[in-house]
Parts: sequence; C-alpha cells; structure tokens
Amino acid sequence: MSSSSKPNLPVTNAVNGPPNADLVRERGAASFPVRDLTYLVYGGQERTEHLERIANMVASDPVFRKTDRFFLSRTEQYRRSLEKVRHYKELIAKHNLHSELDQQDLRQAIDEDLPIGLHVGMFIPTIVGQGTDEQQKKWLPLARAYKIIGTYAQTELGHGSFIRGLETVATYDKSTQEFVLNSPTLTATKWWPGALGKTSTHCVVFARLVISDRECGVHPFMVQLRSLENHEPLKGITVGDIGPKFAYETMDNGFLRFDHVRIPRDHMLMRFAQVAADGTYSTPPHSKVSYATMVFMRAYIIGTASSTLAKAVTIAVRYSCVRKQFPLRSGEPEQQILNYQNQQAALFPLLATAYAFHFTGNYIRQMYSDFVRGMRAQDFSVLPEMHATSAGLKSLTTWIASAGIETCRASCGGHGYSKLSGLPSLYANYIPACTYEGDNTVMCFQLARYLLKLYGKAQAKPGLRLPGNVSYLEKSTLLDERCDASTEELWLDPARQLHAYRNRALRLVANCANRLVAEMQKGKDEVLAVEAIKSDMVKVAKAHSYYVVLNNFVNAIEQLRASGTSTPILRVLKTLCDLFALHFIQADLGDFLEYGYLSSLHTEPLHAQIRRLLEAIRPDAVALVDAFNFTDHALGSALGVHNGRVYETLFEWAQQEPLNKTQVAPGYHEYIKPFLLAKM
Ligand SMILES: CCCCCCCCCCCCCCCCCCCCCCCC(=O)SCCNC(=O)CCNC(=O)[C@H](O)C(C)(C)COP(=O)(O)OP(=O)(O)OC[C@H]1O[C@@H](n2cnc3c(N)ncnc32)[C@H](O)[C@@H]1OP(=O)(O)O
Ligand SMILES: Cc1cc2nc3c(=O)[nH]c(=O)nc-3n(C[C@H](O)[C@H](O)[C@H](O)COP(=O)(O)OP(=O)(O)OC[C@H]3O[C@@H](n4cnc5c(N)ncnc54)[C@H](O)[C@@H]3O)c2cc1C
Repeated sequence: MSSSSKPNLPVTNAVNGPPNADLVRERGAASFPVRDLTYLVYGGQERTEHLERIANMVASDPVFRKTDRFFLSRTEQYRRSLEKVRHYKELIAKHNLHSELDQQDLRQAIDEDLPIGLHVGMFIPTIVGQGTDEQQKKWLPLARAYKIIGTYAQTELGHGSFIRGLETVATYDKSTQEFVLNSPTLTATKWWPGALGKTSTHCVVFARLVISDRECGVHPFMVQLRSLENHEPLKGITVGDIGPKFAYETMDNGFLRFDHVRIPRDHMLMRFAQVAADGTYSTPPHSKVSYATMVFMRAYIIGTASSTLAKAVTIAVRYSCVRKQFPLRSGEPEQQILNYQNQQAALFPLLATAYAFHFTGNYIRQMYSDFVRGMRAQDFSVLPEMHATSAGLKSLTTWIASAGIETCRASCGGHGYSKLSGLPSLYANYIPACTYEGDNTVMCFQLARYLLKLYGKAQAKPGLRLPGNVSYLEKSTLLDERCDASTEELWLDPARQLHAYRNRALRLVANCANRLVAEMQKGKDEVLAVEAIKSDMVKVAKAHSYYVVLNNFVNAIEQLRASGTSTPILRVLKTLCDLFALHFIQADLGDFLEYGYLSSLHTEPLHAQIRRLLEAIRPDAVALVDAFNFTDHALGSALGVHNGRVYETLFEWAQQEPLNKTQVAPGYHEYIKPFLLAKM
C-alpha cells in the first residue's frame, strides 16, 4: 500500500457489537416501566409508534445522514440541507404525509435547521394570522405546495428589538394603488432573516406604512424577491447571505435592500389594518396584533427547550454511565463517573428540568390555542397575558437549556469538547434562541412591566381578581409569611415549594414597585425611573417564570394522579419535580435568604434533601433519558449512542476526518520536511 494514499488504520465494524454491559444492567434495574413514560411524554402509545416509524425512516435514509457534517464546508452544508428539503418533499408525497402534524413530525425527525424553517414557522403563520381570506386563498396553496418559499423579514442592520424604530418604508401611491418599498439608509437593510439570503422567493416584510406623509406604524407586506423562473433577484432588490456565524451553517440568514420596489395594494396583509384604494387607513383592533407571529414562535420555542435539553442530558448521562475514572480504593474496579455526587449534581437537575419544560410546553400550547380561538372571535383580551407569559418563559427556558447544554458538554470531560460528541454543535445551534424572537433580556422587561402593572392595580383596588398564574400578586400578606420547611420531609411538600417560589416572585415585584416609586420621588419621571430598576426587572421576570414552570409541573402530576397513572411513574415524576423545585431554590439561595424567608434552619434540610433526591434518581437515570426515546440519528453523538459503544464509535467516526485520508500530512513537504531534514 502506498504510504500516502490510504490510512493505516484498522477497519472496524465494532460500533454495532454487543451493548455496553453497564448500560444493560442499569436498564434492567429501572424502577418504572420506561415505555409507559415514553407514551406519557409523546401523548400515548399510538402517537409514540407513529413518531418512531417516522424517526426510523429518517434515521435509515442516507440523504439525512449527519455523521459527515463536520467535514463539510459552509457551502456544502447549505447544499446538503437543500438536498434534505427536496427529499423531505419527496417523502411527504411518497408516504402521504400531508397533514401539518405529519410534516412537523418529519421535520423534527430530520432534526436540522433547514432553510424552510422560516417558511413553515413564520411565513405561513403570518399569512394565516395577518392575511385576509382572499390573501390566504391566493398565497397559502402556493406556500403549502412550496411553489413559493418565504421568510419573515423584520430585523434590520440598525434595529431588531425596537420594532418601532425600523426604517424600511412602504409609501402608498394612490395614483397607481401601489406601495413603494424603499430602504432609505444603510441601517434600513434587512439583516438576519433565515433563508432570506439564497433560498426564499418571497417574504413578509415589516415596513413603516406612510400614506400622504402620514406615519401609520409598522405593517406586514408580501413581497416577491426572486424570479420563479430562474431565481434571479427582481429589479430593485439587493439580496444575499450575511456571512459566517457562530454556527447555523445550514441556514442562509440574509440581507435585503429595496430600491423603490412597487407592489400592489393588496400585498399589504390586511386582516387587521387596511388601506383603502383612496388611501384611507383603518387602524387594527389592537396596536400589537401585527406582532402575533412572534408570540406564536415564542410559544413554539418554549416547546423545543425541553427536547433540546433532553438530548444533551441523554448524551451526558449515557456517557457518564459508560465512562469510568478511578477506583474508590486501590484494587477495586473503577467507578462509573455517574456514581460521583458532583456529576449527579450537575446532570440530574437538568434531567428534571427537561421534564419540567415538557409540561411547560404543554401548558403554553394550550394557552396559545385558547388565545387563537379568542382572536378569531375578535377577542384580544388574552393578548397581554399571552405576550407577557410567553416572553418570560421563552427567556427562562432558552437560558436554562443553553447553559444546561454547556454543563452537559463540560461534564463529558475531554470527549465533550470533540464535535463528535454532538454537544458543541447542539450548543452553538441552540444558543441564538436566547436572542432571536426577542432578546431574552428585552423579553423579560415585557413580563416584568406586565407584573408591575398588575401589582399596582391590585394594590390600588383590594379585592381585584387577577388571572390564575398571577393571582398571588393580590396577596400582599404573603410577604409576611416565612418558610416552615424545617425538615427534609417538609421540603417535599409541593405546597411549601410553591409557597417559596410565589413568595420570592411577589417580594421581587413589590421591591421593584417600591424602588420605582422611590426613583420617582427622587424626581425622575416614570421612563427614567424604569431605567433605574432594569436589572431588577430581569430578576422579577425570571422569578415569576420559575413559579409558572413549577406550578405546571406540580399540576401536571396531580392531573396524572387523578387520571390513574401508575404509581412507579408518578413516583419518579414526583422525584424529578422535587429536584427541580429544590435545586433552583438552592441555585438562587440569596433571593430567599435576603429577606429572611429562609434561614439556616431551612437551608440545611434543603441541601440534605437535594442529596437524597440525587441518590434516588441515580438508579433510574439511564431509564429516564431512554424514555425520551431519541434515535442515535437524532442525538448525532458518539458519546450518546444507545448501545453505549462509545469508544468504538468515536474511533470509527474519527476515521472520516479528511486529514486521515493520507498517511503523510498535507503540508509536510512544504513545512515540516525542510526543518526535520535540515543540517544541524
Ligand atoms: C404555538 C405552540 C406551538 C405549536 C406547535 C406547532 C408547530 C408549528 C410548526 C412550526 C415549525 C417551525 C419550524 C421552525 C424552525 C425555525 C427555528 C427558529 C428560527 C429563528 C426564528 C427567529 C425569527 C426572528 O427572530 S423574527 C424577529 C423577532 N423580533 C423580535 O422578537 C423583536 C422583539 N421586540 C418586540 O417584540 C417589541 O418591539 C417589544 C415587545 C420589545 C417592544 O415593542 P414596542 O416598542 O412596540 O412596544 P412597547 O412600547 O414596549 O409596548 C407597548 C405595549 O404593547 C405591549 N406589547 C408589545 N409587544 C406585544 C405583543 N407581541 N403582544 C401584545 N402586546 C405587546 C407591551 O407590553 C406594552 O403594553 P402596555 O400595556 O402598554 O405596557
Ligand atoms: C440566528 C438568528 C436568526 C434570526 N432570524 C431572524 C428572522 O428570521 N427574521 C428576523 O426578522 N430577524 C431574525 N433575527 C434577528 C433577531 O430577531 C434579533 O437579533 C433579536 O430580536 C435581537 O435584536 P437585536 O439584534 O436588535 O439586539 P439588540 O436590541 O441590539 O440587543 C443588544 C443588547 O442590548 C440590550 N438592549 C436592547 N434594548 C434594550 C433596552 N431597551 N433596555 C436595556 N437593554 C436593551 C439587549 O438586552 C442586548 O443585550 C435572527 C437573529 C439570529 C441571531
């Protein structure tokens, strides 16, 4: 064999050998029926089996392979994702997967940021939410059949968070009944929208509507960007990719400029606000109704925090079961690293959180459906609650999931740093969720503002009834109450756990409100007073959102109990719920100690109970991650493979590294050989 053409490495087929014995043993020792928990997570046996059929179909299809993704250039990754889009469409036709739900299941199984994500997730929902019946009739069939591909173009170079600051203008020309779209400045350039750069033929553009020099605020407009014949940009449109990013290589986030581009009047999405032919403007029934797609997307993002964190935890827990370091005493076998308390303390709260967020996802989905039902009947009364709650939960869940993935990566030691662990790319592709669809901090201000307002109302009008999740704001007497969990057992009482979270949230709201007043008494107007309490507002929003997550977890377990769920499943869910509740008190202990809600009388049993919960979860840890039911394809990780053949898989996958294609390194002749062979 020539020394430079082929690697001198053993050819292994060891990845498919017998499963790792430790994993097998742990799976055999679970305290609950794993399959039943899987059914519970995915909505029943039938639904689980359906999802499995789709996941297995995807996992066995070479077009959807992931293992070589780290060796592809950006352009190759983009092309590959387009190939996946084409195949996705072929499979829909071949397997008759025409329902929205089937297609969602298929995309979820493909598990990649495809350049049709924005088409499905925001372009179509905006037509549905903001278009008139005629507009929907015109564009939805084309969009659903992928005869047009669209995106959601709102953010600009100069503004993302401050939507009212957008600079793109749509000026109504009464004489031709057209809007003239223009990007008057460099900072008016649309910047960031996914799939805008190279893929989309159309987009919904958010622009400030101007009629006869009158500013009418930001509205959505349907604009064709590229020819449907040859994909060339249309006249007056400058469009392209924004260049390299932290990750997200499969997505062509784009820029877009308009040079006096004309679109017909009926291309403004006019379900709520209208411009008549003569230029008469009718205002929408709620000033923020055009922001509804963002609310939808935030609700969707909350739902995905659980599955993303669950993936990271699955990888880390399985690997920690296989990985061994150090005997406890000399001569003894080495320990699985999952036996170490520190490893459990890092991973099990995240495992508990993945389950907690699952129930938060269910909750927000239900809240969103109720909200949409109301909106269809022109009832916008739930919008403020929906907006504030989803803004807060989107922030909390994405922050925790992002930090959690990194914790999982670090807990896998050196191999966690390998891209083959799947964790670096999971992290890099997930973290923009803290920024897109509303920067998390800015979103927290929205929730805090809502809470402060309600608190003020409740103070001004005793007896006022507030909606369920915020009803604790009515009860200022709660502020005088203290924790009475002075034993480990008492800390397992859900009522006491919820009391602690409610008390903390109310105290932070009340403090913020008091500080606001104090700032105003010092002479600041309300705007500047708010500026002086902004970091506290973030804490308020987080505290309330923690309470909502815990409350839903506790309620979900109660409902499961009432519906006859088996004792072993209830027991393990209760243990997870307890760990979630107690871990996040421990993590923010200062909040609870600062105002004397807790003292060392309570913190000692709290810490002790947490240690007991970690021990309780240990024997079920593998079963609990198995219950998430991810395929190896979905995890894309050599460390998280179901059969636990971690080292074999790592070794085999590493052989694909292009540097290993030759025995002698590229560059050897130019750069290494000269000094190696130089005369001394
Ligand atoms: C739904 C459940 C799930 C169902 C599952 C179904 C599955 C469906 C399939 C989906 C498939 C999807 C695949 C997708 C894969 C793609 C992955 C994601 C890709 C990334 C997408 C990223 C896209 C984007 O980022 S788009 C751009 C997003 N931009 C933002 O979010 C900007 C953030 N800024 C704002 O929202 C606002 O400007 C804000 C809120 C910061 C301030 O607004 P403004 O200045 O106008 O208002 P204020 O003066 O501050 O407030 C006035 C008043 O209005 C209230 N308010 C503000 N916003 C809203 C709102 N949205 N709704 C209601 N009310 C609002 C505000 O609170 C104030 O109220 P007051 O009472 O006066 O205090
Ligand atoms: C991967 C990715 C995909 C995206 N996809 C899309 C898309 O498809 N369509 C689209 O339209 N957009 C998209 N965006 C843009 C995204 O929605 C915005 O970047 C996001 O809303 C944040 O806005 P910004 O960039 O203006 O941040 P900025 O608002 O400039 O935030 C910068 C910092 O300033 C702080 N800050 C901002 N305002 C305040 C304030 N009032 N008080 C205190 N602090 C403040 C923030 O907390 C943050 O720390 C995408 C972005 C990314 C990263």
